[in-house]
Amino acid sequence: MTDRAVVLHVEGLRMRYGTTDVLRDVSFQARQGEVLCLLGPNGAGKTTTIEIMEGFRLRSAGQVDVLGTDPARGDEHWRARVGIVLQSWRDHGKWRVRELLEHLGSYYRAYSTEATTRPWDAQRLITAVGLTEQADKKVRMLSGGQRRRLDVAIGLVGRPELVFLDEPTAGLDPVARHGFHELIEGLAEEGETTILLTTHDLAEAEKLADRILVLEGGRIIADGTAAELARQIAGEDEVSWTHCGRSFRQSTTESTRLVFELFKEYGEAIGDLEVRRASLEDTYLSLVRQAESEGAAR
Ligand SMILES: Nc1ncnc2c1ncn2[C@@H]1O[C@H](COP(=O)(O)OP(=O)(O)OP(=O)(O)O)[C@@H](O)[C@H]1O
Repeated sequence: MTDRAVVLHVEGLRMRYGTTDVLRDVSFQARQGEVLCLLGPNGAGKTTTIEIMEGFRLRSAGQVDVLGTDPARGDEHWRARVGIVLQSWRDHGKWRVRELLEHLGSYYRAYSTEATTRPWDAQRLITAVGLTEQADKKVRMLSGGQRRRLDVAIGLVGRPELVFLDEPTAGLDPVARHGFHELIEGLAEEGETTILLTTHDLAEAEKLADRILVLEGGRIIADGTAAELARQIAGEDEVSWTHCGRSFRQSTTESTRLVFELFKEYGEAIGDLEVRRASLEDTYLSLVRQAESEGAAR
């Protein structure tokens, strides 16, 4: 992944509303094809960060580069390469699902390139987001979760190189959530689309993200894979196994090596092997609490 182009570069980003600093010093990068999850408590500044990258809000200071362009100066060609799924629903109640996607998609035709034919085929997208049965229904007849699926389809219809999704699965039932995860995993597998999403669902972040960013107190307090974050906090994994009817348990920072050594020495005589890492929830709670107590002490 490190040989891929950097498509998102944020350095020293600051945002002040009136006299309140919401983002104090936010810096991170994303490479082409990466799935990044932005986590953080309510009010941490996730939506603000995303909206600045989308070009919807003007930052107070710092450097932001999205697909080689400063979003504050992004033109229509740049916008056609960026997909956006907002938190709030913009109403198109009288339109039918397929009609709306075809209509919105038609705007992107002019932005096709040799490498990328735009837009996505509306039917393919409808199937991918699981709205086949609702394709000819008016948008106002959809349930909240079905509208959310439509939001996602609208964000993807222009076949963007980079997609921003703000809490895409909020309000989705488990089946729809699973469908959305499959959609994101499918896009990620193709390796062309970079995805940045915010969520409060830690299991979702763990499942989807190549990298997790945690925002707290206006700063990125953690940046890495779920396993890297867990090591940063917990340090050690717990490995347990049985051998000759006896149970063993050992804490280690090198669980892969320990398991390898066990099998080398005892082979198939090892049973009930389990490696337990700190869950992302354990890690997240410790990171946020630690940052909050440091913030209170400043
Ligand atoms: N237009 C605005 N004017 C003043 N303050 C604002 C404005 N928009 C957001 N804020 C404040 O900025 C802070 C960050 O808000 P933001 O919506 O970015 O947080 P968030 O991390 O997305 O939160 P949530 O998880 O609740 O969606 C909050 O304290 C919010 O009240």
